[in-house]
Amino acid sequence: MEVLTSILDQRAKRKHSDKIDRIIKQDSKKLWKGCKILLLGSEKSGKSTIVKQMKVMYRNGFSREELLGYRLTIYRNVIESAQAIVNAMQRLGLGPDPVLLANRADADMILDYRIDESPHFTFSQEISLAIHRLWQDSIIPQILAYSSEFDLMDNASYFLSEVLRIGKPDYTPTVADVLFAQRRSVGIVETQFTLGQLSIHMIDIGAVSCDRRKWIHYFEYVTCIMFCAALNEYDQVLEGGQNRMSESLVHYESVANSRWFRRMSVILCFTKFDLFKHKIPKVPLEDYFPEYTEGPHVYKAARFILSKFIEVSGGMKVHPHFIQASHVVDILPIYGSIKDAILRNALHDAGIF
Ligand SMILES: Nc1nc2c(ncn2[C@@H]2O[C@H](COP(=O)(O)OP(=O)(O)OP(=O)(O)O)[C@@H](O)[C@H]2O)c(=O)[nH]1
Ligand SMILES: [Mg+2]
Repeated sequence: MEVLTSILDQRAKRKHSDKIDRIIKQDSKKLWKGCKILLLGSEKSGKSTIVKQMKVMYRNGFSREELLGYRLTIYRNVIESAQAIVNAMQRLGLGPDPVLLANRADADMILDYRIDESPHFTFSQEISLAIHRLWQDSIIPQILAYSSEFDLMDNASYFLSEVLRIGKPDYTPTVADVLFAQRRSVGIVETQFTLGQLSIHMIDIGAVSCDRRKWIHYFEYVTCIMFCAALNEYDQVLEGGQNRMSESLVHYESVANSRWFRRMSVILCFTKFDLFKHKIPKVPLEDYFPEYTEGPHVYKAARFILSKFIEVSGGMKVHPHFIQASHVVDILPIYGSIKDAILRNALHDAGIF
């Protein structure tokens, strides 16, 4: 009798334990299922580029129609970059090469060129050749040395070097062209994708960020913030004359100390690391942040900038990443940060943290 009771007892215990295991499994599935990430950061800091990368890596990339949808943006990027260079040449009184009269005619053609907004618009052969010749002018390296003093888009060199390919009548943008393209986001863009076991819902607040009422409800049930800051903007100024990086720090501080994000995790993406690496040896960081005293060392300079952000992070748990957002890279470290953020939230909800 005793033996039978013990067997029944053991069965009941196993049943109970199996039930607990099932509940834990279901709960952990729920825990890993949904993750909402809010993308914040200043203008042109790379938010949309990160979304594009996720699309390339986890959502079957871009269809031919979607690639063609970037053609007008890329034409605009090319012509605006060429016009910015010609304007800078004239303002700085530097060229184009006076011996090459053809370059003067090219400069005039570039300044007068207008893009027709029709979806069938393509560059004329004359304009792509004119831009190509301008880009070969011996004065260009001197002009680029002043690029922080005029409004030249970050990836102008990429597009100007590729102008003959872009100028072909049957041009279809490549994925690299799309990642380098600059188009200001308007409105809120939501992207969903699956990363490992996680279903991720990424929300790019874009250029509406000044009107909080429109996006404040997105804070509900947010798992973590992804804040983008462009590393190479330490020597750039906004229209009002403020240093772009100092403004980015002010923006970050207001996010980090907002009651909405208290105790939340932030994935701090320092973008444009590729451009920063080239800039640091040429443009001293100490000219803009005199507290920095360690010279032209890329990693020391990057760590200094990180420390400025950490100083104003309030109670947030910060996961920093230095990346080139425009290059399809292995984003596993960011994936690790997202998982950590989910775990922290779960521990916090359980009252453990
Ligand atoms: N070289 C380089 N270019 C980058 C990087 N990250 C972003 N860019 C470029 O910077 C420009 C602006 O990037 P976006 O992703 O559009 O910036 P955003 O934050 O969405 O800008 P808004 O929509 O205006 O708020 C684009 O031309 C990108 O290709 C990077 O890490 N390296
Ligand atoms: Mg954007």
